[in-house]
Amino acid sequence: MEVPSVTIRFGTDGWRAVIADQFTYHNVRLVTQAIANYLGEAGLGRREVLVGYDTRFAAEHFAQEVSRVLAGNSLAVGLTASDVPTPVLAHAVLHRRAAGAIMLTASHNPPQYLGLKFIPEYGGPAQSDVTAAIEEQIVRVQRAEASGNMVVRTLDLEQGRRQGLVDTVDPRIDYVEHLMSVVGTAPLSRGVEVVYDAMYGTGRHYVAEALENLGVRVHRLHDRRDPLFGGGAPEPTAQHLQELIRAVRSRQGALGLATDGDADRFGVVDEDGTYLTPNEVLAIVADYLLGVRQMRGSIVRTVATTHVLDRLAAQFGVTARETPVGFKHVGAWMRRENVTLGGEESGGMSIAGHIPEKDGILAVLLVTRIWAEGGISLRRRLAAIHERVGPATGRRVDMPIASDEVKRRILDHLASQPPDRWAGQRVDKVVVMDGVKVILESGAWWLLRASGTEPLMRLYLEAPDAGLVDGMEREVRQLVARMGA
Ligand SMILES: O=P(O)(O)OC[C@H]1O[C@H](O)[C@H](O)[C@@H](O)[C@@H]1O
Repeated sequence: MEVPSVTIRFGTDGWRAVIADQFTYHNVRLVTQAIANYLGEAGLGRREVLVGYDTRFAAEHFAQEVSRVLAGNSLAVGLTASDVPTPVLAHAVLHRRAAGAIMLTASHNPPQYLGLKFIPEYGGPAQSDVTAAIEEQIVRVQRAEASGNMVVRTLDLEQGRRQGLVDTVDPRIDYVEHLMSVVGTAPLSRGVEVVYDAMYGTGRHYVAEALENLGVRVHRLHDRRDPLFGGGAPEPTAQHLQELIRAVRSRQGALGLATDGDADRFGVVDEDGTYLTPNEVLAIVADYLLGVRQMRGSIVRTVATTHVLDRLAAQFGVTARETPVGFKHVGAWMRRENVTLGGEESGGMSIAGHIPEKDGILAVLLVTRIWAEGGISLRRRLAAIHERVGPATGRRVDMPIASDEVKRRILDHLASQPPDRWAGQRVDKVVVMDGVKVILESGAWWLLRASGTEPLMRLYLEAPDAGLVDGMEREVRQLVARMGA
């Protein structure tokens, strides 16, 4: 039997590939057939399956193709009326008690990419057991196809509609109603202004209108569909938000907000034009939820995320938890217990009462409320937090290392011979959860891990002062160079 020539991995956050290379109609049909088989075997074949898509090139056509295959397998399909953020589709899965959803998105990747992810019935990122089962089905479908069997069943969309199998759904109203109940519906004081950068993505139908309903004056940037994302990538990092930063500086007194291509990540620029890292934003939101709203659920963060969250948790007497990188691990805790805030360094956040999936729309609305009600800049808020729980300066360095062998060698070395001292300090603890994390006696730490989405190793560092961050980074770079990278 022939071995499938294309490896389709559902690993970190769905399957992502370059359009017309591996992301083809053919492969999307195969993957959808595999998901239909999975749903059948999981006993979920009688419930509706939702299909949504972001603003990427041809995403709506791929979504139609997905719908044709689902209908061909006699599954009831709810195809969204227009492009939709990932968190909105995740909410719709819960709200409509669907069997799950298929989302066509490559999130913040460059324009040549598209992707497909499956959102299970619990309305959050698929856990490894689900993605493993789908990957197994993909291999089966590929093998059957290689042996000449017709494995993919499709139905014409119009025929599907006539048969009542395919419906158009608009999840917007239910989501917005729910979102406002979490963020708070009380109008903000007059004169609050923000600049919102939709990054040509799906957030453009949601954020500005929700803010306007709270009485905020919104200046919009890039709020139309552009599958080329203006020549960049829809990733809300400082590098990609330069126009937003300039717009905030020129306006004096407005806050800058952004969401990524499928609006599950956030970006925030303070009123003076300073970009705040997601770690800083998470600290501000955690402090507000614990301090002002007096929420008492745990704080969950990934191993790469700021420890300021742990210190805030300790101050307010709630549990802090650490997970591997990936919001699926945070989401798993949100389904298990009352979590005040779940967050990750790459720009993911959700809170108690909301979906177990990261939501950039929620994040930027909450930050606007915190900023407007507090009446001080976000940086001053952060400085006050640091005064209470101790200062922290963080940095992430992406090191292009393609070879899996080299990555493994470096991490194996660190795990098997952990250092006793680093940057002149005693090593207090080594955590081997996702990569290797070294925590020093002062509480400063660094983590080196292999990215699950790019051919990189990521180094994350945090210390009370920038000098120590520099010192730790220098020694890690020396080690990496010694290990042949
Ligand atoms: O493994 P990395 O490349 O660091 O990527 C990690 C990120 O991947 C995806 O975007 C997931 O949705 C995030 O939850 C995760 O933080």
